[in-house]
Amino acid sequence: RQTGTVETDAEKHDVEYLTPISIGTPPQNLIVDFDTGSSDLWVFSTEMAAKDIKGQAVYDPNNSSTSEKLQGSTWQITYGDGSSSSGDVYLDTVTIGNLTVPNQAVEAATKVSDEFTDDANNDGLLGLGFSSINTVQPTPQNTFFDNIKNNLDAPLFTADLKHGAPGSYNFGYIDPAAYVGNISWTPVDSSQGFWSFTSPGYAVGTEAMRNHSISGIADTGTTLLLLPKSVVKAYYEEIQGAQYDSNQGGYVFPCSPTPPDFVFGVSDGIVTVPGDMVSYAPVDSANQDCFGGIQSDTGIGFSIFGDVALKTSFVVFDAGGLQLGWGAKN
Ligand SMILES: CSC[C@H](NC(=O)[C@H](Cc1ccccc1)NC(=O)N1CCOCC1)C(=O)N[C@@H](CC1CCCCC1)[C@@H](O)C(=O)OC(C)C
Repeated sequence: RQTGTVETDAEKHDVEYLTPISIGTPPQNLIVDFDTGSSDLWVFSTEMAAKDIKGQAVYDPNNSSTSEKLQGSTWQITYGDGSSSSGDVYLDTVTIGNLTVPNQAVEAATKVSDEFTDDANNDGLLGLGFSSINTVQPTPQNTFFDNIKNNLDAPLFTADLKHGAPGSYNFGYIDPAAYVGNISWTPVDSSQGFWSFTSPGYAVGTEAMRNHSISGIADTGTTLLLLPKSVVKAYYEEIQGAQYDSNQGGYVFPCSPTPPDFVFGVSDGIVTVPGDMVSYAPVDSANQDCFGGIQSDTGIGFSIFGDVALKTSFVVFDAGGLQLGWGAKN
């Protein structure tokens, strides 16, 4: 049995968190976005048109003595923000930290949408959702975590994302030094392939908790905290000058004073998103108005507890117990 850990770095404004992995023999080093909201491991590759690659590192299966083409297999994925990619599939050795899966399905991109081409620092995605939503056809493939979880001390991984600082993903163990107090556990419904749970209620600032349950997913690949329209409206009503700005595509408010905290329940516990985390980023160089880290989940079908929520906590993704654990950071 084994455990592993790898550092993840916050990009500007914590817009995404990028983590190094290596693929093939000899190892090819790429930096990818670990995404609990999807279940494909795909990377920029030498099979792409040169015009679609702008600074990213690429996987070259022909340069790996351990790559083996999964004949006839293809993949195609479209994400919540409309970005997309597609390609073919190889089996190859993938290493994260000190953990290695010898025959991991590595989805080599042949095409990516402009959003990926324009994100120079991101070489691909490593899905940490449930393998039931892997897009490989004709036979869906397992995620890295699914392939290794039975060799881990415990079938779980943890996300310790930070604000503007390196954090870590751990595999197979819960680091007692990473949190204080007790972890609040809540059951996961994996039927849609996501780490989905229901929060029993929320509060704005210091007011009393409202019994308004919120069902959503813990998604490391989504930047913001996307909640029901009614909750978002109740929150921004408490901020002088807050308004929905159609140009920015969301709620915008004066960067100071610091807005109220947003608190949501997790079974018997609570998670507090500090007001200064809700001021996601200035909308202009004048730094007067800030784009909100809390926005509406309209059109998605469920709420998304993205990085704005996750980086407040030490979060345990427990596939053994099918539960999520939220701990207060140390
Ligand atoms: C409504 S869900 C939107 C979500 N995307 C996001 O949250 C993107 C992530 C990103 C970061 C940097 C550069 C490019 C994109 N950020 C975003 O839309 N932002 C606009 C608002 O300001 C903050 C940044 C999303 O599509 N998440 C994907 C993973 C994501 C990773 C980065 C590349 C693009 C794909 C995934 O988690 C997903 O689709 O989840 C489903 C279940 C909604």
